[in-house]
Amino acid sequence: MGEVIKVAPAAGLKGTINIPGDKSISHRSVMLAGLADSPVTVTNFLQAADCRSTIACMQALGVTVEQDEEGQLTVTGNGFYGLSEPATVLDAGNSGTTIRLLTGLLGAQSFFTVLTGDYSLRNRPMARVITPLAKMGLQILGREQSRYAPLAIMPATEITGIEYDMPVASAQVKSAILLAALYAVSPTVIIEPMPSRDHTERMFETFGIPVLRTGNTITLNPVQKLTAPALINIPGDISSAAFWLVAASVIPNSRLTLVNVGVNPTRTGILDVLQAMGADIAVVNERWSGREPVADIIVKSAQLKGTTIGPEIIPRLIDEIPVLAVAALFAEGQTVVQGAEELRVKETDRLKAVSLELSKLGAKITETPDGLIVDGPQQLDFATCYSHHDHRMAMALAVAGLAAQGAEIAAADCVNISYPDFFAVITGLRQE
Ligand SMILES: O=C(O)C1=C[C@@H](OP(=O)(O)O)[C@@H](O)[C@H](O)C1
Ligand SMILES: C=C(OP(=O)(O)O)C(=O)O
Repeated sequence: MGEVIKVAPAAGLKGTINIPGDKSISHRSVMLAGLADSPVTVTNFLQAADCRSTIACMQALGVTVEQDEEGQLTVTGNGFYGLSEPATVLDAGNSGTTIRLLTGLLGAQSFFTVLTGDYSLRNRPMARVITPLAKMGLQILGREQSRYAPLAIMPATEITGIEYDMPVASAQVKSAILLAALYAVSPTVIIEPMPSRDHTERMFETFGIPVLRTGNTITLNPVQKLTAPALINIPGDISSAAFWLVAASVIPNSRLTLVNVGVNPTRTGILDVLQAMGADIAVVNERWSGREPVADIIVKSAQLKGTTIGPEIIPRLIDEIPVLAVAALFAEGQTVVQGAEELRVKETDRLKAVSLELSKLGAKITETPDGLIVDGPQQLDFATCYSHHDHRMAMALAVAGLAAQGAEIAAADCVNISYPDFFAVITGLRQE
C-alpha cells in the first residue's frame, strides 16, 4: 500500500519556497539534448521519479547523462541520428509524458524498441499517439489492438509528414507527432482543438528548429540536425506551485513567496481561476529563462468564492483540478468543473478519486461525467484517505488535511513522482 503519512492541521503557512523544476520541460530537455552533437548542461532539472525514467530510457539509447552533487545534468548525445538500439525493454515507470513522447521519437528510428511502464501506465490510452504516428508510416503495436503498452516499435522505413486535426487537446500527443515529424520527408501540420502546453515547440526553437505557429495550427519542416544550446535552465513547475497557491489561500494566517515559477501562458490557468475566486496573488519579478517566462509569486490567505471552470480553460490547468477541488471546498458558493473528462485517463481516474477520497474527509462533492460540482464552504473531518498511487491526489489530500482537521494519506510516497520534498517543505512552513 506504500507509506502512510499523517498531516496535522496548520495554523498558517509562512515562508519562501524554491519551486522544483518543471516536469514537462525537464523531460523535453533530456530528449532533445540527447539528439544533439555537443554536450548540454541542464540546471534545475526535476529530480523526481518521472524524469529519472526519461533519463534511464535515454541512457539505454546510448545517451550519456552525468549528474553533479547539486543535481546539475550534463547530457551528451551522439547527434540527430545517433540513438542506438537498446538491449532491453525501456521502462517509462509511471510517466505518461515519457512513454508518449518516446513513442514518437523512437518510432522514427531505424531500430526496434519495446516500451512499457507500471500498472497505471499500462492502463492509460496509447491509441491516441499510435493512430497519428501510423498515418506518418511509423509501425507500432501494443497490447489489446494497440490500445495499451507494452508497445513494440518496429524500425522506421519512410516517414511522411501529415496534416492532423487532433481530436483531443493533448501536449503529449502533439509532442509525439512533432518528434516523429523531425525525421519525416515532408512537412507536418497539426491543428489543436485548444492550445495545450507548448514546451516542445519552445524547446525545438531553443535547439534551432523553426516552428511555424498560426492560431491553433503548428507547421514543422523536417530537419537534419539540431543546434544545441550550451545551457538550459529549467523554470519551476507551476503544477507543483499549485499546491502552495491553494494551501496559502485557504489556510488563514498564511503568506508564501514562491520563487522561480514558470508562467508560460499555456500553463497559468490556475492563476486565472484562483484570481477569479478572489485569491490574493501577486505575480512579480517577471523574467525569461531561455524561451520560457518565469516569475515569483506571492500568495496570502483570502476568502475564496465559487467559480465555473469550463472546457476552454481545462488544458491550461489540466493537472491542477484535484487541488482546485480542494480550494472549492473552502470557497463560498458553487464551483463547477466542466469538460475535464481527460482526468479519467491520468495516473488514476482523478474525477472518481477526488470525489471518493474527499468524501472520506466528510466533503460533499458531486462527480459528473466530465467534471465536479462542489458547494462550499464545507466542514471537513479527520480521516484516512488513499492517494490511489497518484502524486497529484496525495498532495491535494495533504492540502485538504492541512487546511481542515488533518488527514492520514495512504500511499503518500507517490509524491516522489513529481515533488519528492513536498512533505518536508510543509514542515518548514507550518505555523503552530
Ligand atoms: O506534455 C506534457 O508534459 C504533459 C501533458 C499533459 O498530459 P496530456 O497531453 O495527456 O494532456 C499533462 O497532464 C501531463 O502532466 C504532462
Ligand atoms: C498526468 C501527469 O503526468 P504524466 O501524464 O506524464 O504521467 C501529471 O503529472 O499529473
